[in-house]
Amino acid sequence: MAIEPTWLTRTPAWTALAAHCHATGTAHLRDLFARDPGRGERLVAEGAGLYLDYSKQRVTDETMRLLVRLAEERGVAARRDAMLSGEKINVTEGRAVLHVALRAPRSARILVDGKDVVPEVHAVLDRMSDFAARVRSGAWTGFTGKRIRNVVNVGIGGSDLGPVMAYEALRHYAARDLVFRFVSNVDGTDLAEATRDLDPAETLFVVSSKTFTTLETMTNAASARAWVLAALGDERAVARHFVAVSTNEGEVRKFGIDPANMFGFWDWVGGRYSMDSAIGLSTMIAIGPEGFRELLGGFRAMDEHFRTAPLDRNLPVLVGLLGVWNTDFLGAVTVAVLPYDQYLKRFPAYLQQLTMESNGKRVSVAGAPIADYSTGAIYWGEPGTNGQHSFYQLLHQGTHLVPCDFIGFCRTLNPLGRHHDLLVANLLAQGEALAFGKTADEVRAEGTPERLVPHRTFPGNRPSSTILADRLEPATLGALVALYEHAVFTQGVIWDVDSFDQWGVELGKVLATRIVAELESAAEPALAHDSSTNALLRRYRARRGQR
Ligand SMILES: O=P(O)(O)OC[C@H]1O[C@](O)(CO)[C@@H](O)[C@@H]1O
Repeated sequence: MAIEPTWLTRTPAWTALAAHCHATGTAHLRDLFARDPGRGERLVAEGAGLYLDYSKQRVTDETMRLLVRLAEERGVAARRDAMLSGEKINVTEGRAVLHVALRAPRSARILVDGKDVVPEVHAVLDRMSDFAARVRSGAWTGFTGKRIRNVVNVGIGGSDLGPVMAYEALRHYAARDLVFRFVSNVDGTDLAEATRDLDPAETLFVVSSKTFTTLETMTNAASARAWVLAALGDERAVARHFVAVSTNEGEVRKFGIDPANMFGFWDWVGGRYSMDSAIGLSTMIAIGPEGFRELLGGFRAMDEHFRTAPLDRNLPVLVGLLGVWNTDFLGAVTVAVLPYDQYLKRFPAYLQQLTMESNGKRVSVAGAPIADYSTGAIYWGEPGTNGQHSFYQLLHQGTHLVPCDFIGFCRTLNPLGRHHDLLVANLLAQGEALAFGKTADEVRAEGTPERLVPHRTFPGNRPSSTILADRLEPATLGALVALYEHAVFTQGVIWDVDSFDQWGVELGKVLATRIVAELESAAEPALAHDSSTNALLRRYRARRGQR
């Protein structure tokens, strides 16, 4: 039976937006600002310590009114409330979506299948706090009695990107007498380089995997265990040097980790939404239980804002809607995330999983093909100012439209002469240059030879948002992550996709399992792949040398 497609593009708000885009789409930001001097102070919103300036997006008040109408028509508020109340909105996996419960206060009550999950969340947080405090104080020692000096998180995807991003982002607050490493790639180089200079007797591995079956993580964890045992020579060392973060107690036991050293979470936490669950154990060891609770407080503040602010002043809703506008009406394919803060260097990588694994979908919630609109954009980015000396050329003068999210802070954590003013000057200059450009006449007026005028002209009208916060603190990071989590949710509702499954990663995993057997078989395997895969596989077998 054919499944009814989503007629999103025929809804009144979408149709009105399409007509509005057709009528005003060519308006230049230069003119929009010239005609409307209050624009830069009006097209802004504030919440949970973040200030969002979207006045340099290619929108007018009418665009925003229609986008908000789209959100209303699509039932964003009702879907949000369904998520917050524990409804099973991840329909393809039959699961609730309750990362908000991970930061709910002790007094909250959130039911899943009639059971309040908040007490369990706080029980795990309390156990994590106790463990983190013991590692930090030296009370938790390695098998030989030596103090733990190194913490290695072993995980991949949501079990790595959140922890490594948060560690880098909050490094300023991290214990200076502990070394943190993150191993994710099944490439043995990752583990080898991460452990090369470490003493196994002083090293704690946090094996983080929701399923505890992920090939990369299990392979790395097994090799890490072999590395520890080779040095310490006693199986009992595993209990002092390995802890697990998982939803799968059976697999944790099988691996040999004492469930007493396991920190659980639940199937209603998606991997890419899990950095504030027990998956954040390495973060908590780094910044301490207090710091972790501040981080949760930031998440919670943005959750509250998302739950209560009117749609037209609701930061996640606005960020989500602007993404829909840029993708579906202005035809942008990507979004550049440009943090002007070195501590946020892994933030673009973190956002890639959050956004693209969530909304990189081509069928609707009901399973109908999405034929006449685009869903999740491609996210990428680098910290400013490094990106300026690399790919900004294309942002300013290339043929593609790349909306940018600039992220900056009013106060630096490392005051050093003029550095911070120079950094922020660059952030502001880039947004200004992208929006307003430089006309051919302006270039000529500088005495530029005519043949160089086209090369030195900047078209402008390139949209960006700027997110400004006071200082990068644990709570700021929580608010920032929750902002994007809920923006992704908003877009998923508009596009009618299940933002919480990830079936697209399965096929490659299955094929790899088959190919591993073919690579490892002693006898020449009978190959039944396509001619390209067969030839590559044979070449690899012939040339890999002795193992
Ligand atoms: O935590 P796990 O179960 O090891 O999974 C790791 C990652 O693998 C995925 O399932 C698919 O890449 C991600 O969604 C998840 O974050």
